[in-house]
Amino acid sequence: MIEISDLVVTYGSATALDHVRLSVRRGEMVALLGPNGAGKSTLADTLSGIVSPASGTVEVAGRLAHIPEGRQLFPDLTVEDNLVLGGWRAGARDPAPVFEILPRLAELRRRRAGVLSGGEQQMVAFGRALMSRPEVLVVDELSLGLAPIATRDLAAHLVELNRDQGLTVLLIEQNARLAFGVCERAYVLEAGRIVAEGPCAELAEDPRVARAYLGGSIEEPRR
Ligand SMILES: Nc1ncnc2c1ncn2[C@@H]1O[C@H](COP(=O)(O)OP(=O)(O)OP(=O)(O)O)[C@@H](O)[C@H]1O
Repeated sequence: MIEISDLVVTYGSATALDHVRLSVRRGEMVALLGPNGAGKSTLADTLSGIVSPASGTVEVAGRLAHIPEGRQLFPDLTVEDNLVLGGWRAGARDPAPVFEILPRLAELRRRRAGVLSGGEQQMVAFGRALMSRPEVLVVDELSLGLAPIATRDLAAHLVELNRDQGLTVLLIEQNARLAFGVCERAYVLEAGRIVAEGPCAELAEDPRVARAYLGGSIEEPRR
């Protein structure tokens, strides 16, 4: 569904992605982990065509939707109008199917997106992405700024869509526990390069991955 080969992306003289190779098969849920500045959002932006590669290839086999980092809603528009805009390119105007999946959005439909809580805004961003009836969904930091319960709730919706509708998912996360809990495979991106990849169960056992992303033996700061 996603096939990235030898991808190089630069911003001026800085290399954000350095010969990255990543693939996601139809129906898979795959995680992309990495620290701040690793290039994760750049990879998501390249998949959705916002950023152009300097070299390499990016192939997406079906309709792709992208939940961008920080949601990027239209704060002065209602929830419903944000959703309708999400369906615009696909010619989908009726948010009813999205309300069926995310009933809370029906209750919030008349509210301005800008006044919602972080969790509610992330749900709107999720619903807006679903409006385009995607076959593959790229989620950039589902858990960003959300309480654990809101994160779990949205992750459960993702799992359900994957299981019941075969939605292919690339989940970009800092929260490795969440990512490993819901994905089968993961890639680890550091400083623009893939430094580890494999089944989540195996990666979780890798001492370096555990230390960096699961809080393994990292020393807690003391006061
Ligand atoms: N538009 C831009 N112009 C210049 N440099 C950029 C631009 N966007 C990103 N970068 C740089 O590219 C590198 C990768 O950034 P990116 O946002 O892709 O990382 P990330 O892994 O998503 O980080 P985070 O987890 O902090 O969001 C960083 O060094 C960043 O400063």
